[in-house]
Amino acid sequence: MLITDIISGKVANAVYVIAEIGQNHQGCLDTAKKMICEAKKAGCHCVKFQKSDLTAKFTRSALDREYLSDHAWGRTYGEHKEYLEFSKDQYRELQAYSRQVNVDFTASAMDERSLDFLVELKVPFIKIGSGDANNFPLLKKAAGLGVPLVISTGMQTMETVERIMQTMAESGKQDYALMHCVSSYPTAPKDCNLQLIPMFKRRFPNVVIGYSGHELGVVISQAAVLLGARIVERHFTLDKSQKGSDHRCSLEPQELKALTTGINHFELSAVSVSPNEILQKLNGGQELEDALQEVEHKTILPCELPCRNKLGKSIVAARSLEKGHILQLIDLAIKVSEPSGLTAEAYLDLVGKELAGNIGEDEPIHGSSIIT
Ligand SMILES: CC(=O)N[C@H](C=O)[C@@H](O)[C@H](O)[C@H](O)COP(=O)(O)O
Ligand SMILES: C=C(OP(=O)(O)O)C(=O)O
Repeated sequence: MLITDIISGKVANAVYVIAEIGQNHQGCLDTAKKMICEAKKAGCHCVKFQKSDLTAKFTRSALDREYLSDHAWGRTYGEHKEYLEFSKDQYRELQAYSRQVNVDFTASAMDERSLDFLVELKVPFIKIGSGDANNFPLLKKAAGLGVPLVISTGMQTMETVERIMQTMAESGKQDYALMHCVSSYPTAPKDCNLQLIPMFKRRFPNVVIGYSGHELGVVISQAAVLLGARIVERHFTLDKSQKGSDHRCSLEPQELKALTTGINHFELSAVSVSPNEILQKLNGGQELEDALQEVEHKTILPCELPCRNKLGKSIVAARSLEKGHILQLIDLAIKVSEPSGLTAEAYLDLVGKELAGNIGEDEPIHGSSIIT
């Protein structure tokens, strides 16, 4: 199945399943290859990684901060991420391996340099993860590259989602999909807010809607399909008990197989199935009922704040700037910053504002950094 057929609506009632290997390969190429093989056997259409250029994604101080976690692979966050990051050559090797296995290969582009690299690799689509859903310069650049996009929406408000749609429209971008996502690991059923899928479908009828889930188990993701998701992404692991932030909310091979087999048995139509029918069809209990509860609007959920604080992007100085300087786009960069600064979506609002004090390269810009 081709992602372009799903995104264009040519194939309307089928589901494209992405195994998000992410960083669950533990920094080991052989493990990554084994995971690619297992994901294919489990019936997935695509294996996905996360590509970062560390100094483009994070500020120096974010990389230098101590990473005190049972899931840390290094003393600092930078060392931890370095350990888990595959090189460009390793990416090429994994791509070639996926081709042999006959499964699509791609990654999320976590910064502009990674975006360029993925274009060079000619991946079938590029994923924009939730951490960049409010990174409008990245979205705008991605929209102009001629590659299909799959854009996640965790840790964002409905206003930001509307702005994503506007950015795509202004770029004349049509070949993209929007993923409902809650960035909490694992996501409790009551926070899954699956009703946002039909809400997205009503609000954005010309765009294919998908689901990137971080809950435990497979039933909630199957319900997402019955509600209208036509792309499903789940983290994948060979063993949930391993060290690493994402293993716990990942699916092991037999669960991934159960997910794809269940989905393949659905008779799908364009109309969302009602919550009662879904509960019956999936033999759902309280957890599924919680995931299907009504949702009034999309907001940033309290359970998403730890992820937003850790991986949400801020506006930082692209170079050293002096007090009195009038900010231009070229002065600004969007990175994960420690401490954080103004959130990424305020980027354009800063242009033309005067700096209240000196600010060093990679330092966050706060409300108090500018004269209003
Ligand atoms: C928002 C986002 O990027 N989330 C990703 C996708 O879901 C995650 O895989 C993170 O990369 C991961 O949880 C980070 O874990 P640590 O901080 O231990 O490397
Ligand atoms: C962060 C990512 O995804 P999501 O926001 O969908 O969990 C990603 O794909 O890198």
